[in-house]
This record gives sequence, structure tokens and C-alpha cells, in this order.
Amino acid sequence: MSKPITSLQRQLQQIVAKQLVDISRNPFVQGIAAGSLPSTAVATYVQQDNLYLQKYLTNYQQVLGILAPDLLATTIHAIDTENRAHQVLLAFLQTDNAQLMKGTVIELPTTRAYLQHIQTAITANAWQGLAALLACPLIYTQLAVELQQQQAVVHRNPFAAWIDFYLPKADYFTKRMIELFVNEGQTKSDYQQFHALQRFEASCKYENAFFTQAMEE
Ligand SMILES: Cc1ncc(CO)c(N)n1
Repeated sequence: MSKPITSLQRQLQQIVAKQLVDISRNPFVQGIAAGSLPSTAVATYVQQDNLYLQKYLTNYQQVLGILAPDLLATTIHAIDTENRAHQVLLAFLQTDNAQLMKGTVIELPTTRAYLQHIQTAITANAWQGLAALLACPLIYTQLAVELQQQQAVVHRNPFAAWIDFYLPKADYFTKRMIELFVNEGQTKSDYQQFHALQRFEASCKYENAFFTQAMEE
């Protein structure tokens, strides 16, 4: 017997709420909230996120191509333009992407491990892959809501527009992804659901580690 639709969604929310406790304490995230971060950390974050998002997009296309080609067609643009969030960080660094990515930028261990985790999930099946992909938009959306509630979105904060970018907008694509995950999940066994939620939780932890990695470089 599969769990009712609301159960999967509730479990996602519980996992996010739990992981956000750690993420909001992350020094990088606290720097975003306070409007102050070392340039090296911001530069490392954007470099690694460029590498991450490039592969994320490929994985997203692969998974959505199987599960929901119509949703893929309407949301691909949303991810593609995500680099607009990076513009905020690049402005803070007073540089551009071309300059920042000059030479060889290699994947740091957490970036590599996170991408490998997503890849492994996709190899199991597309829905497991979706579980691993879902943490990325879901964590950032909830984080933005939390930072806004902490009054971090103020004019003097150079990262205010970055936070604003991730705030949930009308029919935002994160919501569509959650709906897809939950709807597909109704047809899945308890075993599949259990593993998908584990993969989702592992991705949430990678999100935290991804911020940490930027501070350590
Ligand atoms: C690593 C990472 N997670 C989530 C997002 C938000 O989509 C991002 N840009 N990068």
C-alpha cells in the first residue's frame, strides 16, 4: 500500500524544516543574512555553483524528459535563467562570470559528491532522481522565506536581491516539481518512497555542505 499523497508532501516538509535548522546556522548563510561575506567565499560559491547548475540542468532534462516532458518544456527556462541570482553575487565581487571562470575551475569534493549522489539516484530510476534533484529548489525557496522573515531583505544588504530571487513567486517551478514528485509517488511502493525520501534528505545535507565548502576554500 502506498501512502496517501499528503504523507509524502508532509515528509518532504519535515525533512526540509529539520535541515533548515542546520542550514540557517551555516556561516555562509549567516553571512548572506548579515550582508557580509569574504569575497573568496562568494567567488568559490559562484564558481562551484556554475559547475553544479550546468550538470543539474542536464540531469533535470533527463529526469523530466522521462516523467513530465510538458513540465520540462515550461520550466527549463526558469533554471536556465537562474544565473541571474549569480549576477547579484558577481556584482558584489565586482567581476563577471567570464573572469571568474577563467582558467580551469575544478569541482571541489562536495560539488563532486553531490552531483554523484544525483547521478546514482537517476540510475535507480527517474523518480528517485527527481527526489535527489528536488532538494536544490526546495531548500533555497524555504531558506529565502526564512531569511526574509529574519528581515535580511533590506536595502543595505548587498545580497537582498539574491534572497529575493529564490522567494516563491506565483506558480513557481519548485511547486510544480513537488507536485510531480508527490503525484508520481502515489504509484510507488513504500520501499521506493522510503529510499526517495532518504535521497532527498541526503541532498538537503549536501546543500548545507555546499555552503560550508565555499567558506573553507
Ligand atoms: C548547490 C545549489 N543548490 C540549490 C540552488 C538553487 O537552485 C543552487 N543554485 N545551487
